[in-house]
Amino acid sequence: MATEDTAIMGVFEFCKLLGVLKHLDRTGWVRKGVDKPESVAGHMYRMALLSFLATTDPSIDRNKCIKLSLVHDLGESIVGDITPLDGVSKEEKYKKEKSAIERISSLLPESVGNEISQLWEEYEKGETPESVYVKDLDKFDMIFQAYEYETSQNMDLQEFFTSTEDLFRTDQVKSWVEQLKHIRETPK
Ligand SMILES: Nc1nc2c(ncn2[C@H]2C[C@H](O)[C@@H](COP(=O)(O)O)O2)c(=O)[nH]1
Ligand SMILES: [Mn+2]
Repeated sequence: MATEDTAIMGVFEFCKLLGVLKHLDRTGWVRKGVDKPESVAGHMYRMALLSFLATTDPSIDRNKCIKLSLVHDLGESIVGDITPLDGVSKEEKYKKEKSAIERISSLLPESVGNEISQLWEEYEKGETPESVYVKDLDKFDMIFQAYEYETSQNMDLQEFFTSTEDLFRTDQVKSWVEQLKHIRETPK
């Protein structure tokens, strides 16, 4: 197969994996019996737009946050959406997802593949202001989605608030969390 055809087939394989994420229900909601649970892609979509349009901290590189949001769960297209309740150690989850990210990176031109791997590692390490912020968005998107399901499907999803209690690190997202909890606890 000509080099150009191989490159195009790599893009097509990448497209297929992105298609998996568009229809991969987030396990946490499936476990709780949520009707029509959001997809992993939908989760990353809201995080990316919050990074782009709702981030007010001038010291945060929004473009980097958009990229981190869109890359952080890419590996789930191959390994699935593993929850903290599935009995998979953090080390094992990291190894599985790292292998998946390496596979995904290999489908695309080297410079792009390297960027995906570097972004994923930056998110996992959580040592840069952008990765700390996007990890906050990861948890905030989840509790906001939990609140949306509680109100639209009359459910109790307290465990998602409990499991993220005190894990938020940025002032901006902490203020969002406090406001969300206030709304949630105010009688309708
Ligand atoms: N049932 C629960 N599921 C949870 C909890 N915390 C996270 N999760 C789920 C949400 C996702 O499906 C998955 C991990 O999401 P990432 O975006 O971190 O890959 O785990 C919980 O407290 N209960
Ligand atoms: Mn996530």
